[in-house]
Amino acid sequence: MLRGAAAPTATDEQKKELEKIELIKKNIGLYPDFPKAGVLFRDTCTILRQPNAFQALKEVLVQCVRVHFVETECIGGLDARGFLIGPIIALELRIPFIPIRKRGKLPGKVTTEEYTKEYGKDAVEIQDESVTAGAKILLVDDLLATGGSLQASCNLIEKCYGEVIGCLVIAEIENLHGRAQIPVPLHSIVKY
Ligand SMILES: O=P(O)(O)OC[C@H]1O[C@H](OP(=O)(O)OP(=O)(O)O)[C@H](O)[C@@H]1O
Ligand SMILES: Nc1ncnc2[nH]cnc12
Ligand SMILES: [Mg+2]
Repeated sequence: MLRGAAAPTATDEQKKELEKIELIKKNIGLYPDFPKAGVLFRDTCTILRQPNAFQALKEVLVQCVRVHFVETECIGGLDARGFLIGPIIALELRIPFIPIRKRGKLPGKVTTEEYTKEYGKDAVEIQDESVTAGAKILLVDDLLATGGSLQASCNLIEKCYGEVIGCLVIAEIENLHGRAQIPVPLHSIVKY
């Protein structure tokens, strides 16, 4: 440290974190009535157009895992938008990434779980061989709305004898109460 330079305080760190979160929030696109009337679509993909915002997102997510989910052994990510963040977190932490895909996309022996989300029905699948029994898995996705997608993914991991230790999302739509469906601690970066 340079003579005379003040040591960074916790407040400096917190300020930086808040600035990053503001930058992330500013870069989430809002599209009314998509994909159907009455839904305000929060487009997290728009963050990827701005490298500074994407960098901030990566740093905030990785820090969140290091602070709140220290025991994480692998990252499970949801098709499709969870794939944008899961692998970069996993790579930074040098741990495996496991894809949870929409029905019919994964080869080999798979386990399936059906669910309902904010604007329709769907099903997710996981390759059985990708989950080691007892593995401590953190699930990541871009957004929590009704919680159907993440809840189904928690069930999938359980069916394959993995242990979901938590869920991490970029954004949470609080008035849809998705958090109540999730049986593990959930952390969101931006709240609406
Ligand atoms: O909390 P929920 O009500 O389940 O909704 C949240 C999910 O909905 C969106 O995915 P979607 O399956 O629509 O599309 P994607 O393939 O673009 O990720 C979003 O990316 C979350 O995965
Ligand atoms: N309002 C919303 N915006 C973006 N993705 C979603 N997935 C479910 N609801 C959504
Ligand atoms: Mg999705």
